[in-house]
Amino acid sequence: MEINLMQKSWEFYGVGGISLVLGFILLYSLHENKGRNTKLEKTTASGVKKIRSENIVKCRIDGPPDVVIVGAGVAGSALAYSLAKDGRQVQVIERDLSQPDRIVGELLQPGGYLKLVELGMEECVSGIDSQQVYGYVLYKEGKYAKLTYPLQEFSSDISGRSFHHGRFIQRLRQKAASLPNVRMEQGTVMSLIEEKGTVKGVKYKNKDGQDFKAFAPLTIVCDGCFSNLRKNLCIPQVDIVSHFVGMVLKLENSNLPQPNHGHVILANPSPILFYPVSSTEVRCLVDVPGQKLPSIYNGDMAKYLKTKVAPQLPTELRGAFVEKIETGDIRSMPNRSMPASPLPTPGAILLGDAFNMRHPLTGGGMTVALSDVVVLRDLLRPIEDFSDAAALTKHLESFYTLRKPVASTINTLAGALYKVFCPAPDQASKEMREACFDYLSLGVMYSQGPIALLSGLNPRPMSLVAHFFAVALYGVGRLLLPFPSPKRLMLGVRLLSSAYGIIFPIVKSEGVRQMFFPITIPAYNRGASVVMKSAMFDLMA
Ligand SMILES: Cc1cc2nc3c(=O)[nH]c(=O)nc-3n(C[C@H](O)[C@H](O)[C@H](O)COP(=O)(O)OP(=O)(O)OC[C@H]3O[C@@H](n4cnc5c(N)ncnc54)[C@H](O)[C@@H]3O)c2cc1C
Repeated sequence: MEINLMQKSWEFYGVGGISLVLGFILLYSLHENKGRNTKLEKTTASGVKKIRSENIVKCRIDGPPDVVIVGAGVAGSALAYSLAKDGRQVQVIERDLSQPDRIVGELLQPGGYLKLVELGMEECVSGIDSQQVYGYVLYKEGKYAKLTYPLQEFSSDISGRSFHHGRFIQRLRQKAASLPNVRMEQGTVMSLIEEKGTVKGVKYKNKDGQDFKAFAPLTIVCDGCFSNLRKNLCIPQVDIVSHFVGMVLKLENSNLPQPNHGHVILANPSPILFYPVSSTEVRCLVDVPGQKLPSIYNGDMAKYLKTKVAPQLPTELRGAFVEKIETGDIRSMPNRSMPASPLPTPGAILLGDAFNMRHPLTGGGMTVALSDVVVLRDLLRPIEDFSDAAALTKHLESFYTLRKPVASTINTLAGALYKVFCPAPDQASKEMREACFDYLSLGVMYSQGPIALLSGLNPRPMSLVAHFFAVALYGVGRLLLPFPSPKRLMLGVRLLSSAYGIIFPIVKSEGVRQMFFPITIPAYNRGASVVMKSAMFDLMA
């Protein structure tokens, strides 16, 4: 009994002590984060100013396009609007202009919403019964931890937003098509037109199956996760990590255990997500690891969901979940990841999921896509015409490093968190998951730091790595206190090595130099000054 009490007090003070030391390290991060937030707020203000200023658009509404965009999803529509707003003549070719009905892209992180504001497109989340999201709640074996986005310094409209994907896409498309210099048409792009290694445009079939060609000095390919065109423009290394099995529950946002929050259940073998997609509906996504799914058609999936998944859900959600399984309205999507590995090609560039993908557990894909649109718009802004393809390719080299803070932070976090939440059967991996949940449950900077990274509000890879190893050290501390035994010491070493094994391959695929030492890359420095000038332009507009 006495030993038990001693152990408890050691656990409390010892682990608390370690946390305190880590806290000091992280305080630095938090301090910088604060500065970043303020900066973003200014960006927001400038974004709003920009759309109100009518006179910055000097557009040409006839003649050949400056840009052909393939795909009018998140990236393609946002890019079409922003380039046209800067006066370019834009032709968009989209395979299907009717409202998409998909289980993807339904929660936009606050960082993504800020990018939407920066592009002057924030009204696209209005009029679609979208719901404001203020953070996440993590559940594990009956306990829960609330992680609130650090939005204190922003105005009240800045938050995450969740919605029906199709409704949001239609709003983005309408916004782009509202500009007279955007020509949006339905057609399926079959291939790129290349002459002597330079892309000149695309071949496409219109909706009646007739063949057409579209030419422009710049072709931007945004044809999404199943891209057929990316093979010419990058080295695709697509990995299907798991599948999401999705259904929409008839459950009011206000009836969620924590209204206006995403819910992540740390179930076995992998996590389950819930978040509102309208005032009366909640999206549920069940992660099923591996390449193969139980069959939806022969009833194996329903059996799996009822017997393996439902018992692990909070009681408030279980009834609606089981009811939905009975209806058979269940869909699935592969969860792909693909590091950005461009093959810079004169006359063309890739964007969005066609270019780079990460596990959707953290809902970061749209934030990365919109952030990339902002970087590309800023880089293209000072270029009068795009006809010198070689010079343009050289100019756009910096895009691949300038996008890194946001993209690599979100990508790395998504990959690492998925591995931590979906542990291997060994004890060290299980300890890491426990440590992660308990670390996030500590609150204040221990939860605010990671949630700021996830939300896209603090895109700093160094802070991500600091938090990741802080979690691992916290896990080791718990193992060693109050009395380290050789067995526990060994487990601690395995935990550290497993943490390293999780994060290092992801960081390597993102590019260590681009992530942590961008300043050593000459193209980055050239591009950074262009982006800076663009921001000044926004501020003065
Ligand atoms: C299961 C799942 C859930 C997700 N949930 C979230 C989330 O909650 N939050 C988040 O931020 N991200 C999420 N994502 C990721 C997000 O959906 C993507 O990052 C985002 O949609 C990428 O936008 P995009 O414009 O590149 O592609 P898309 O939005 O997919 O757009 C591609 C467009 O190209 C068109 N197209 C394709 N081929 C052709 C062709 N040959 N010719 C003409 N047009 C063509 C398509 O019709 C489509 O309109 C999720 C992903 C998955 C798989």
